[in-house]
Amino acid sequence: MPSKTRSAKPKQKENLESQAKVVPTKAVQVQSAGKDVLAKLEEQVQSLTKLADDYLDQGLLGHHEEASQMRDSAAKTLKDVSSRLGLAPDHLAARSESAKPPKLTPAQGISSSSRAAAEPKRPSDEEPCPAADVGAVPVDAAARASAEADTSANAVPGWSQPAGQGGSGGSALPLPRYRWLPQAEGNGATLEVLGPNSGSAAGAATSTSESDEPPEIDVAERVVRCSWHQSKWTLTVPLGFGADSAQCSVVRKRRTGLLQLTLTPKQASPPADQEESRALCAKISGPGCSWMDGFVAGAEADSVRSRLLDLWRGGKFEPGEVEGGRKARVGSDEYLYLEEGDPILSIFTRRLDKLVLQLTKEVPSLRGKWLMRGRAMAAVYAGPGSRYTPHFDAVGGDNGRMVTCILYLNPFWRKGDGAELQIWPEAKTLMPEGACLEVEPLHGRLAVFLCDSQNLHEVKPVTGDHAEPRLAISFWYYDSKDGLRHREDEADGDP
Ligand SMILES: O=C(O)CCC(=O)C(=O)O
Ligand SMILES: [Fe+2]
Repeated sequence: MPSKTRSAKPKQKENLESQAKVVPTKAVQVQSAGKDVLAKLEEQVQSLTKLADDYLDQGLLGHHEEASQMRDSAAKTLKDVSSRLGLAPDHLAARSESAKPPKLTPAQGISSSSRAAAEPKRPSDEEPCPAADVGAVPVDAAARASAEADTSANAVPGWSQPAGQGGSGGSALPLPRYRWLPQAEGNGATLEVLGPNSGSAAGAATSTSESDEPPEIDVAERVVRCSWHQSKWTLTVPLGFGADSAQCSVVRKRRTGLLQLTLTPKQASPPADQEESRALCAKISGPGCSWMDGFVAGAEADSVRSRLLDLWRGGKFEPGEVEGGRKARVGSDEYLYLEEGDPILSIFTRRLDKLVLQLTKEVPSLRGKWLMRGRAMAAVYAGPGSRYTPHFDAVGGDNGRMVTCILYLNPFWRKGDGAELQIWPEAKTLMPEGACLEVEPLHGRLAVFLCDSQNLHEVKPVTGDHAEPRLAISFWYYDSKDGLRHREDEADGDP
């Protein structure tokens, strides 16, 4: 069987050759073990990233911070090991960053479906606002040309609604109305405004009445204000960017009295958020309060406001305790603790958590504290006399509250309506003393102050007969370690 012998030899050789191919060298073995280690580290980074995000979603800032630090250290080890093994973890680095908060477009909350049907241009219907009418805002030809869009106010839903028809109080008089037009992100904003006496949003064909009065328009850093002096209305709406007033423009439709404001961001705006939150940290480090305008801006602020109004009109709010009542609340507002998962809150709670996280790094008395966001409380002050008398939000750590953040949602608030937040930073008891600060409850404004046995404050009585109900959402950040200890004490029957 020579042929058999002959054929066996080459086969053996072939086996040996193929074995030689699969036997790994020492270097290959090390590399493969290294890859396993890297995969495990990568997994760790990913799960710590998720954990940190989950904590942030729940407003557990201290826990978030700890998980983030562990994530960062795992990511560093991953980087070190991979560079020692000569494997670049390009794809890993990107994953170690926290997921970004959900971003809503400026158009969110308003339907843009029917805006596509643009009206033919009617130049005679447009007129630049006389300089006296528009304050510092010049009329810009380019903006005029772009004002060809359908301006019939009933064509697109999303016009602001008066709040007054809900519970008690509120205005029976016609209010100005406004809406934000959809805009590409970073491109500024376009606001349409109808004065209190101009063609109604429900019947846009109505021509402007004699009494239609163009407002004075004032573009400040993060706020646009329209004031109708005769009818005494003011509309103040927040912008999510620093506007360049020299670049902003206004076009007025003569037929309906509709104003179209084109609001342009400042060129090379610095990362305002960071700068502003640093300034806020510095301000609240001592006694007192600070605030940020446009914390929630544009159509987002309106969506939050609409949601509160719906809940309020739906009778979901509870009356606040009257003065002398047994419970801690001594106010004549109506309030509602919002559901943790209410999607309307996710528009801005992450932004808020990040701001408060920064406070725990920069405000000396909060440094190293593990803070935790409590449930959001919406409050409505409606009708003359509605108020909340001077109080502290916490006394001697009794309820764990450390920081108060209040978001105001009142586009039609006017000086004279009352309901300002008033703070006495030097007061040590419930008796107001020393200098006092006043915060106007303007739409999109966020007020922040330290609240444990400091910053005595009140909501001044609503004074305007025709004031719109005053809306706000309060958030308290608790010391989570204290919170946990209280919980354990309660479990032991020792509250
Ligand atoms: O809404 C405000 O300005 C303050 C409300 C307040 O002090 C509270 O609810 O404890
Ligand atoms: Fe308070």
